[in-house]
Order: sequence, then C-alpha cells, then structure tokens
Amino acid sequence: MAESGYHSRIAQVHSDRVVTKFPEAFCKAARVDQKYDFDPRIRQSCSSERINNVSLKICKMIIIGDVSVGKTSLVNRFCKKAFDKDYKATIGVDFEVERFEILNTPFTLQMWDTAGQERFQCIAAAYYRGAHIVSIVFDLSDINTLASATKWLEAAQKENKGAGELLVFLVGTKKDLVAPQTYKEVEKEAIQVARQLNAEYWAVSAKTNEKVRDFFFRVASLSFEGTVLRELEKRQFTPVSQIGDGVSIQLNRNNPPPPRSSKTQCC
Ligand SMILES: Nc1nc2c(ncn2[C@@H]2O[C@H](COP(=O)(O)OP(=O)(O)OP(=O)(O)O)[C@@H](O)[C@H]2O)c(=O)[nH]1
Ligand SMILES: [Mg+2]
Repeated sequence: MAESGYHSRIAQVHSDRVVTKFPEAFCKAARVDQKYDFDPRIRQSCSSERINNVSLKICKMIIIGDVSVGKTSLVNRFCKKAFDKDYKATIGVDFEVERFEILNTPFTLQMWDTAGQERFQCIAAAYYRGAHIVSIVFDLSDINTLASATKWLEAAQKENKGAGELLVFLVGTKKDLVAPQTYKEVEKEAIQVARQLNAEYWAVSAKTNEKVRDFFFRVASLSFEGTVLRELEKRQFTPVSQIGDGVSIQLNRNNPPPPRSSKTQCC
C-alpha cells in the first residue's frame, strides 16, 4: 500500500508533484515553445512503457542571478513551503532535489542554488557544468538586476560549451513588492530581454507563493519532454533500451532512488 499523501505507483513521489497536464507558460509573449500539450510521441511512449522498464530521468537546473534577488527564497518556497524575510547569503552553492512523476514516469529535478555575491563566483561557477536548465533570477523591484541577465547567461554558457542546448528561464521575483503599473513597465523590459536571451519569462513571489509552483512544474515538464524526446531519437539508432541524456538510471529494487532532499554547502 502507498503511504498516504504519496502517489501509489512510484515510491516517494508526493501526490503534489504529479504532472498529467502540460503546464502553461507564464505569458505568450516570451515562451520557449508554442505548444499546448506534451508531444504525442512522449504521451505514447510514456503510456506504453512498463513501469519497471522506465528509466529515472534527472535534469540539473542552476539558479543564478545578482545578490539578494531571491534565488534561495524561490527554491525554499517550492521545496520547503517556507519563506524567511531575513536575508541569509548563500555561501557558494546549496543543493535541493525534487522528485516528480510526469505522465507516469519518474523525473528528478536537481536544483543548484548559487551565490550571487561576487566573492563566491569562482566557487559557484564550478557548479554550472552539466546544467540542462538555467534559471536567471532578477528582482522585479530593482531593475538594475535585470541588466545583469545577459552576463549571467554568458557565464552559464561558458561552462557548458559543446554540451546540448540549455533551457533558459528569466524569472522576476518579489512581485508582491511592485505596484501593478510599475510591474507592467518592468514586464515590458523583461520580455524584451527574455526574447534576446531565448528565454522564457516568469514573474513570481516567494513571499505570497504567486506562480511558484506553476513555474517549477513548467521547468520540470519542459526539461522532461526534452530529455525523453532526445532519448527516443537516440533509440532509433541503437537497440539499447536505456540511453541516458544527462543521467538515466534504471529503476529497480537494487538501485533505489536518491534521497528526496539533500544539501551541500561549499565555501
Ligand atoms: N517581499 C519579498 N521579499 C523577498 C522575496 N523573495 C526574497 N525576498 C527577500 O529578499 C532577500 C534576499 O532573498 P534570498 O532568497 O536570500 O536572495 P538570494 O538571491 O538567494 O541571495 P544570495 O544568496 O546572496 O545570492 C531576503 O530578505 C528575502 O526575504 C519575495 O518574493 N518577496
Ligand atoms: Mg541565496
């Protein structure tokens, strides 16, 4: 029997992390795709795979941006359902893991929450490598932090040269601090920047929890879709049934999934 509150088919995936519907983008003007549903090949593949033959997909997301823009608060709101109004600088990097079940398939999102402070940059940048997803965070109440977005993306790209294409999000935080009229002006600029960076734009508030869950579900679903599509393409050219993009782990009793959440700090 499944634990109460947890989805029955895949151990340790909370019912609050089950995705069956393709999550919508935040706004039509700056989205990374124009689709309104999972690719039909993915729906078909996920429904036809037997559960014990499904590989566990893992994607790595790095969360980068200026100091104190709200990176840690965003992750903590989603992963710990908590908000702390006091600022505690991230030293180097923090690490969280969230397990999802998307179209009956297990999917793990690693979140690397990096320090914005200049003095920790050389440490934090070492953790950019191997990223599939880049979330560039800026503070909607401080437009200067939007101006740094290009610099942050370039830093992430530098560490991932030659790897596959990065899935990029531009996330404005602290929406609760901005009056509606001001927000509209900031949004215009943010959408322009997002288009230049080929990024999808989101506006959230860790304090009020506005759009936080929607954002992470969108990240998980788009990265899951990309991973499965690449896996299906590779399968066309090889008879091997389990091919990893990023990391792909066979689910079986001898290979239990990693712990739900862990944390490392480096300095
Ligand atoms: N009102 C409001 N305050 C926020 C929000 N998100 C973060 N803050 C506050 O902004 C400050 C900085 O938040 P952090 O999440 O620590 O910022 P950070 O980007 O992780 O900072 P570094 O780790 O130094 O790079 C804290 O005092 C938070 O309480 C939000 O959505 N609304
Ligand atoms: Mg932080």
